[in-house]
Amino acid sequence: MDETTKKKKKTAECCGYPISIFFIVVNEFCERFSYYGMRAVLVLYFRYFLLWDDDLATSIYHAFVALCYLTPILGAIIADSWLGKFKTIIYLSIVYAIGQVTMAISTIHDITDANRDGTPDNFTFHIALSMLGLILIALGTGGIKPCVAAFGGDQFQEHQSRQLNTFFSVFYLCINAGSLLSTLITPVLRAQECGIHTQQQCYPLAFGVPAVLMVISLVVFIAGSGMYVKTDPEGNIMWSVCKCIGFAIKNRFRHRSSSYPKREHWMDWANEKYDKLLIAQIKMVLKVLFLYIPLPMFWTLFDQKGSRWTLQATTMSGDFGAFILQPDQMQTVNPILILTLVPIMDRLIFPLIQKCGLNFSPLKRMTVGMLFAAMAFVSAALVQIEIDKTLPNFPSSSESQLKVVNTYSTTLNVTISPNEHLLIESFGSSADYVTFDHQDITVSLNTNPVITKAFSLIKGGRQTLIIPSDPTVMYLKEDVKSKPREGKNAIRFVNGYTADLNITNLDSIEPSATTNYTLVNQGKRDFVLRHGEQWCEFSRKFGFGASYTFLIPSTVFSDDCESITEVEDMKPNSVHMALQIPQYFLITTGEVMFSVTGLQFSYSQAPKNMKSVLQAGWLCTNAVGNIIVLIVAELGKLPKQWAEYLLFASLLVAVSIIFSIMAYFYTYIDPAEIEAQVRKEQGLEPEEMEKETIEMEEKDEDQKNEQGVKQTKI
Ligand SMILES: CC(C)C[C@H](NC(=O)[C@@H](N)CC(C)C)C(=O)O
Repeated sequence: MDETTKKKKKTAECCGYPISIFFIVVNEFCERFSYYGMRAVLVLYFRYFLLWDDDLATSIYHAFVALCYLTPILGAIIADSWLGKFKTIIYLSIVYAIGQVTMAISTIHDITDANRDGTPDNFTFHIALSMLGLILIALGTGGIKPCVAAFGGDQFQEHQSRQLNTFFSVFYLCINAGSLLSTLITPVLRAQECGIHTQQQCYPLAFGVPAVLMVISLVVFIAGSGMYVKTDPEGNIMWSVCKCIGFAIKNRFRHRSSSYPKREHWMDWANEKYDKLLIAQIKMVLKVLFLYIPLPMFWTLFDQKGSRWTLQATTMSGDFGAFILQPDQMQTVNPILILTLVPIMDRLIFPLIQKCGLNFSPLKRMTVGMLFAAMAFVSAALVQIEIDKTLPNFPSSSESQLKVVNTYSTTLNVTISPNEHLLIESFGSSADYVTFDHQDITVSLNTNPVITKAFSLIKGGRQTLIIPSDPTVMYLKEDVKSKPREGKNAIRFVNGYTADLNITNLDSIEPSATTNYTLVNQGKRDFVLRHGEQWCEFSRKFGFGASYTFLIPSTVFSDDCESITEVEDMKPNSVHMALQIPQYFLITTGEVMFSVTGLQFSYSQAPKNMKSVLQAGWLCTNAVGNIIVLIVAELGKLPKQWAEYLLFASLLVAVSIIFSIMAYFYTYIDPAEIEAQVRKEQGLEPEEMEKETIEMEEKDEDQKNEQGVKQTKI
């Protein structure tokens, strides 16, 4: 069908649904697979392929995500003003697929690995290529996002309003099915080894599969081509909207004297120059955009699943018996719950509420969704309070903490000035850290002769005083002062053996020295200790988030590693990750009520020619929410994490009250009906009217030049 045709064609139907939406939901599934699959391994690619530090990797990642939710505006303007949704989706999907392919190519280390050592030789090449890829992806994914949902909505005829609502739910299910599958699959692909010259983690496969899915998404969308209802853009609508609003403001200002009668709406001040239909459409859009102002707060809480909640999970135990859940895998609970909750809400809860005679309108649903998100944060705060009870007492910024480890041959009486006395047996340690509010200390050992040494402790730090076999060379070693990242365990070894030792995956340690911390995953780990021909094997089962110092005695080889002692610097996590399920359940219930409804609402309240624009406005609330998270993270946190959770919950409750008041004054509209009414008032047939709108636009500039702005006194 020609895009210039403005009438909807009768579409082929199956069970009351247009067949064309099948292609749209499959397209969305593949696209979301592609997007979330790539996102799942992106930070690891930055960190371990490009070798960026944690901060740079996280910042670029968040900047990319924010860009993905800002580009919808661009896509919507292109679609509604220039190309139409169909062509915009095709062109921007091509850009998107090129971006994904570029990204996948940038991860092939062999391209620049001339010396074949497994790492790229020209990082600039890989960084430039991946940044180009990410920009194209952000442009593509963000650009098509408002168009696909709106284009799906366009496929329905007026009598299919019930099916239209179901479509948005199915659409949301596809988003989450695609993202769930890809977040499970791409990390597995990344963990494979591949390469031409050397075998490395297989990033090309982890990024390549999302690229293939994006190509499939495009092919599926094109395959449905002949069946779509395609609505044409009506000239440069965004430009007309801006000019019309500008004129209304200017004209209102010119007629600010009280001698001019008031008008019903400030946009009515554009009546002198602009078409009534355009003004009516702008009023509809502005009304909805005004309602969106408080909404970013929901996303501010929602998007902390990926940051604060994942960090919270790193201080919890993920041992579910039959399987082990890593802290970041906990996030998959959200799409899993979406897949179950959307049908339950749609088929059971909402119809039940309706049967009870309650009017659960879209804006009421969104308010309740916000309250659920607030409750999720209260639940997160309660979990945090439980976790805090089990966390070590870390030093404040003005305090220093010290522990003593004795690898001397006998028990020692250790005096730390002025009045700390510790009795520490051989190959043992002080029971816990001693906290000091000053940094300079003097340590005396009851050896013969007495050994005394002065030390300066690190402010805000945790350290261990290692007393080796020769106590005169006792020294301080810095300890971890927060839970090890990703729920891993931090371990180190003190060599009490008389010669150098080699330990699996660690550098060789000199006698009396202590290794730096190494991070090990949960589960049973084996270490082989070696000196020349002698060796022994040492096994240890680890939980989540603990820290240990292993003391190796001089008898290590004669007793087959049995005599290695363990000092627990930090206890393993004991609060179970299952306690996060209620907060995930609450936030996901909130998401179904808020986000799925918001998607439908944005479509249903938008005039025909501004559907993508309003979808983009809706997505922008998400971008602003993400920016608020970044600002809050920069401004620093409250001293207690649970207090920060409660603060966010209270803010969202306050915002939801404001939103409910705004919603109370909002009257739902049927844009098509209003448009028809305006046309009728103007005595125009629909098509004549549209023609006139375009003509008016074309004449607009000439009129301005020829006769200036018409000054009508009302
Ligand atoms: C509506 C959106 C701003 C985001 C939407 N996300 C979801 O549906 C999440 N439940 C997915 C999950 C994997 C984070 C999207 O379109 O991606």
